[in-house]
Amino acid sequence: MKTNNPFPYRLYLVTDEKACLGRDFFQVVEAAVKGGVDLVQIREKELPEAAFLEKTLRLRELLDRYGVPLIVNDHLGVAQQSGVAGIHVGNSDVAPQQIREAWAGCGILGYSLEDEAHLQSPHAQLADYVALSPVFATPTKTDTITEWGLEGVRRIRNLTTKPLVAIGRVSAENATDLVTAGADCLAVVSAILSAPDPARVAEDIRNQIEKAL
Ligand SMILES: Cc1ncc(COP(=O)(O)OP(=O)(O)O)c(N)n1
Ligand SMILES: Cc1nc(C(=O)O)sc1CCOP(=O)(O)O
Ligand SMILES: [Mg+2]
Repeated sequence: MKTNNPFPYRLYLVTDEKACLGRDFFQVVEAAVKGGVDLVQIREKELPEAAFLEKTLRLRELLDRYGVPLIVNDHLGVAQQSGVAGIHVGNSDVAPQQIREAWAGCGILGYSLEDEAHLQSPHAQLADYVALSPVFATPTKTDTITEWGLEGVRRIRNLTTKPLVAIGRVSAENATDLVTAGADCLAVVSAILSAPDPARVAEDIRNQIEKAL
């Protein structure tokens, strides 16, 4: 994609093989991309590092065919070894400052914003996008603090021009409201990966995003 916008992505798929409900992981992700996902994060919390690296390399190869960038969750070493586009970290992970020092090739650095006060922190300032974590509480990730809600999205939108990613129970039911509130990009796990037709749901959410912008 040729654009001057450093973060032009709108629909961000975050993986969790469990959420594919026994279907082939790569086929489900590919269907989602065909439906309109334009950024993918590999997040497989239970995989040991070697298996995570292997899966990352295979997924990158698939996504390269579609020109869709891949982001690695947490693992800086895997990100560096696999030639992916970037990394997403939260407050318990390698700090953004350390990532910038260690990995000159990091194209996209994402950071989870759990508290409004952190918006002015070096962590958030060094990030290419901040994720509102979580926008709505979700059973997919329960070790979260408070939910931002639509009001939180509006508040943070008024405080920063940084790209805002909404994550946590994002679905076709709330996509329009989230974008109208100020989210630039919606990150989704289960609404797409667990859908009977992942391509159709991705397309539906993507269409809503484009209409609401
Ligand atoms: C896009 C996006 N937003 C938030 C998160 C959560 O990251 P983190 O807080 O580090 O938690 P884990 O994903 O590591 O459990 C994310 N991964 N992606
Ligand atoms: C990976 C992740 N991070 C979150 C955060 O709040 O930081 S919520 C989440 C999982 C989102 O899954 P679903 O789309 O199934 O609700
Ligand atoms: Mg993390």
